Amino acid sequence: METITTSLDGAVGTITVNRPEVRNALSKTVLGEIGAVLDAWEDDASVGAVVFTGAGEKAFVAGADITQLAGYDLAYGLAAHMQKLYDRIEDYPKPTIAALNGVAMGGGLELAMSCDIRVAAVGTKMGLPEATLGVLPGAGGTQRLTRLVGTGRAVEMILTSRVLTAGEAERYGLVTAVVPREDLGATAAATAATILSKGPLAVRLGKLVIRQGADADQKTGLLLERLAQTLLYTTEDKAEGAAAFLAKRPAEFAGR
Ligand SMILES: CCCCCCCCCCCCC[C@H](O)CC(=O)SCCNC(=O)CCNC(=O)[C@H](O)C(C)(C)COP(=O)(O)OP(=O)(O)OC[C@H]1O[C@@H](n2cnc3c(N)ncnc32)[C@H](O)[C@@H]1OP(=O)(O)O
Repeated sequence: METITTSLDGAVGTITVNRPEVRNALSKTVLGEIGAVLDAWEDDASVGAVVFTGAGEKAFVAGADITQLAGYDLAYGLAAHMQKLYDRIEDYPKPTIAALNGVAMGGGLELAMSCDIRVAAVGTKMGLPEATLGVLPGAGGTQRLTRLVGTGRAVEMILTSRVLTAGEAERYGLVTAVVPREDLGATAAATAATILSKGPLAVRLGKLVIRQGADADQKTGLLLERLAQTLLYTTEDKAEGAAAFLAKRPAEFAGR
């Protein structure tokens, strides 16, 4: 694997996004490699749960790789790839836990929200800053954030690109625990082990019933998000948003 590493500790498998030089930004290669591991582990009875985390201490995942925006097709391709992977993680037949070791932004927070449970290290931050780039969260964030924190807080976060501290995220219910960095891995593993000690059928059905029930109208919302994104990814503002980030300057949006 070029961009991720994996490890197994008993029945708990861990996938680590390993591009610390770009704050673990998600390229098509990362998405493909995560999908391949999920394929292998889905039918492996020795793997009972999956933990996602990031390499290094600065970032869990900084979002989609903004440099991979050469053109609409590539960007849209990355979007479709990411959307399919996150929908898959949400419906994965084994418990999934995001261990936020560092900042989780955009598609990185969307990855974490596709997991069943999120735990964060003290000092981590998280948000959906896509509007700063001239676009919207396009990998489920508009729907999953709303279901986790409520419409009012989700609208404020997405329209202002506000970044939450770990404490705020816990108060919002976006993460279930904030622990010292040195305890993060053990906390995620212990949570997974506790779940795996329960009735396997109850766990498998419970995860699906709770999430599908809560998300009954999520499919419509995801369709609306993707329609909006399709529009936004053809705009000059999208190109300006990416160019401004890479040039480390404020974007000058034209509104078209
Ligand atoms: C118009 C843009 C559209 C974006 C992507 C489109 C893809 C197709 C759609 C996919 C589906 C939607 C997915 C999702 O909804 C959309 C996104 O995820 S968009 C990206 C959202 N994320 C961000 O905007 C975060 C950007 N990064 C930061 O704010 C900061 O880097 C940080 C994460 C807060 C960390 O800050 P620092 O620790 O100070 O580190 P630096 O800023 O100095 O960065 C170090 C180094 O890493 C590079 N880098 C960081 N983030 C990204 C990234 N997301 N993509 C590519 N590269 C990234 C940064 O440029 C630095 O590089 P260097 O200057 O050292 O060469």
